[in-house]
Amino acid sequence: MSQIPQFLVDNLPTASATTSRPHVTLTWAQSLDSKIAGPGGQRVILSGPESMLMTHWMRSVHDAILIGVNTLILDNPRLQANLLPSSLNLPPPQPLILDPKLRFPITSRILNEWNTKPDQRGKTIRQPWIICGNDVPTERVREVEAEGARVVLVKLDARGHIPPSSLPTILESLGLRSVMIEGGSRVLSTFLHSLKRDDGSRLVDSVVVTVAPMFIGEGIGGEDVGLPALKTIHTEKMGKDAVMICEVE
Ligand SMILES: NC(=O)c1ccc[n+]([C@@H]2O[C@H](COP(=O)([O-])OP(=O)(O)OC[C@H]3O[C@@H](n4cnc5c(N)ncnc54)[C@H](O)[C@@H]3O)[C@@H](O)[C@H]2O)c1
Ligand SMILES: Nc1nc(=O)c(N)c(NC[C@H](O)[C@H](O)[C@H](O)COP(=O)(O)O)[nH]1
Repeated sequence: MSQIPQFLVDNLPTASATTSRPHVTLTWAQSLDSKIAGPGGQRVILSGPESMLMTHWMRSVHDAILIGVNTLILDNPRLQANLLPSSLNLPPPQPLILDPKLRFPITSRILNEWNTKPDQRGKTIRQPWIICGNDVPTERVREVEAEGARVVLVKLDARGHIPPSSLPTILESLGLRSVMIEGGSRVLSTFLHSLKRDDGSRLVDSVVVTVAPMFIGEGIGGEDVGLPALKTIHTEKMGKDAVMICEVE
């Protein structure tokens, strides 16, 4: 797959997004028993090679890729698009971490690679940007910034979360036109339960789910209630997996 899969171009309208109206995509990979990770949050490889490559194409068409701090701690991901042909010189997405209390581990791979591979900056690595509560002590903010990350302070909601409804405004202030929210379970859940942006318009534009033909059993996911109805826009078979693109109704 040396080109972006056509079904993404046709059904994921990120190219027309603007900073004043950023496109929000929620995406995850799940098992047939609706799990996204194993016991204790252990990472499970659900996607086959074809759908994993598709995920990296999706990363490349969004300005930013966002995860919750637990996923950062548990998976220590790279959040790059390094499965794509390097000859295409596609810019990597901007990593954003939702981290209300600024627990960000300074040993994390995204920061370590930013600090140790300056020749890769702008080609495959971007500075990690951490979105945290405006009540985090200044010393802690300075400590994390001194290690090389950018810290963005925002007002938290009553649950101590970054309010999902305010994410588009945060993206606009950062000059980002689109975001791919890749998990984990709690972040996906709060975004699916929050239907509107602060301006009253729809919050989530696209939901892209990879369904892998396997069972995880004990694990993370599959217990949420009160989720909104989805409308299927497109389903694509990718290797062993099915990839569904939906809209929130
Ligand atoms: N299969 C997949 O596609 C996939 C993708 C990503 C993560 N995962 C898995 O998900 C698991 C982690 O999920 P999780 O639920 O423990 O953590 P998470 O990654 O969803 O992070 C949750 C934390 O984010 C913070 N947060 C800030 N704003 C928030 C908001 N609006 N809503 C919710 N949380 C907010 C809170 O501090 C919260 O504790 C890991 O096991 C990881 O492997 C799977
Ligand atoms: N599409 C997808 N298929 C999977 O089978 C799986 N386990 C994830 N999980 C997503 C989660 O965000 C991981 O943390 C990153 O996928 C880590 O991968 P990278 O180091 O960034 O390539 N995502």
